[in-house]
Amino acid sequence: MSMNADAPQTTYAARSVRVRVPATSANLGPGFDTLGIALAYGDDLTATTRAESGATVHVTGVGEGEVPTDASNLVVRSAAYVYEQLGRELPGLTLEAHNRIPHGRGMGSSGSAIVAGIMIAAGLLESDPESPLSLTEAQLLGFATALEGHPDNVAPALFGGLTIAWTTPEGPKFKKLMVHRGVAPLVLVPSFTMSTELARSLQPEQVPHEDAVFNVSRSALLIAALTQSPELLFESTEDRLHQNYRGAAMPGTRDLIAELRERGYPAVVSGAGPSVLVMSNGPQERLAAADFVAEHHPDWRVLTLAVDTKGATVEPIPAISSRVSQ
Ligand SMILES: Nc1ncnc2c1ncn2[C@@H]1O[C@H](COP(=O)(O)OP(=O)(O)O)[C@@H](O)[C@H]1O
Ligand SMILES: N[C@@H](CCOP(=O)(O)O)C(=O)O
Repeated sequence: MSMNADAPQTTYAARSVRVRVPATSANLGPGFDTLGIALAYGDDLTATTRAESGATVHVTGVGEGEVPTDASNLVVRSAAYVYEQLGRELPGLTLEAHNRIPHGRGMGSSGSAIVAGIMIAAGLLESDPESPLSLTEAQLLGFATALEGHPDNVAPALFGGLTIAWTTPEGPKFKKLMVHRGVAPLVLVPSFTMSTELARSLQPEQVPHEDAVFNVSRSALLIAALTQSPELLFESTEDRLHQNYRGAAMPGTRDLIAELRERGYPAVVSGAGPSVLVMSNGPQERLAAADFVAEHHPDWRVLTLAVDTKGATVEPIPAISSRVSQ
């Protein structure tokens, strides 16, 4: 770019933040729209302010050549939403996104992208030289849930661990719990996708009362299984609220879950699918499930993952100041 020697020059002090956001698995069987865990597998982003308005996104990894690279990108839109809600204007941004979370697979990619944008906004607001502002946990969860539409992915993406999330007239709330170290997650990822919006359209408006009671008992039991008694994982991961209604749209997922459960592995649909989550009772059970899938379903990617306990993080990093024409 050539500089006009006659134009008055000023120094633009750029600010940069680095954000890490984990993938998530929501529902966990019976806990539809309520339970979720964060997984130690995620996206890394760096956002740098610039004098020019708008946004440019450089994506490497998942979504490269697919997701928008301008201000319509979900991460940028989410950051802009926070600023707008606070009556401020998002500065111009250059974003580097290194993505690992698969899209449209039930590992919470859209929730994590939203959380990434919100954390970028939170980091930039905190370091605002004129009017610094710290966002509360309630604000972070409120903004993220408003954008995602349900709180069960964004709560663990923000705060890590196992989260119970619920909505109230005052906004969404959450409780974070630490997962028992005997719980060993395995995520099985197919090559086909399922949009969460489509999966949600398959849910009935009403469910039989006995199915509601069934899920209340299993989800209460699941909290005990995940925090104290992993031997209860198989029984506590049964569900009648969502998986059956969506099964016909993902027959590969439905069939793999049936095969795994017949063999005693606590398999469920991860989020809205089509990935499968196995919350194994210990590493040996997880290894056996992984070997079974590798041998009989080699087209499914096998991810042996730990639970992420931290959730999304944001940290300021040094940025290079540039000279701009006025
Ligand atoms: N890192 C990202 N950057 C931009 N857009 C994203 C990102 N992650 C997800 N998305 C958008 O969200 C869509 C997937 O959302 P969704 O159907 O809810 O599936 P998932 O189960 O992966 O959350 C992608 O097709 C893409 O449009
Ligand atoms: N409770 C939601 C969870 C969607 O999770 P995702 O990872 O598929 O986005 C639902 O089941 O619709």
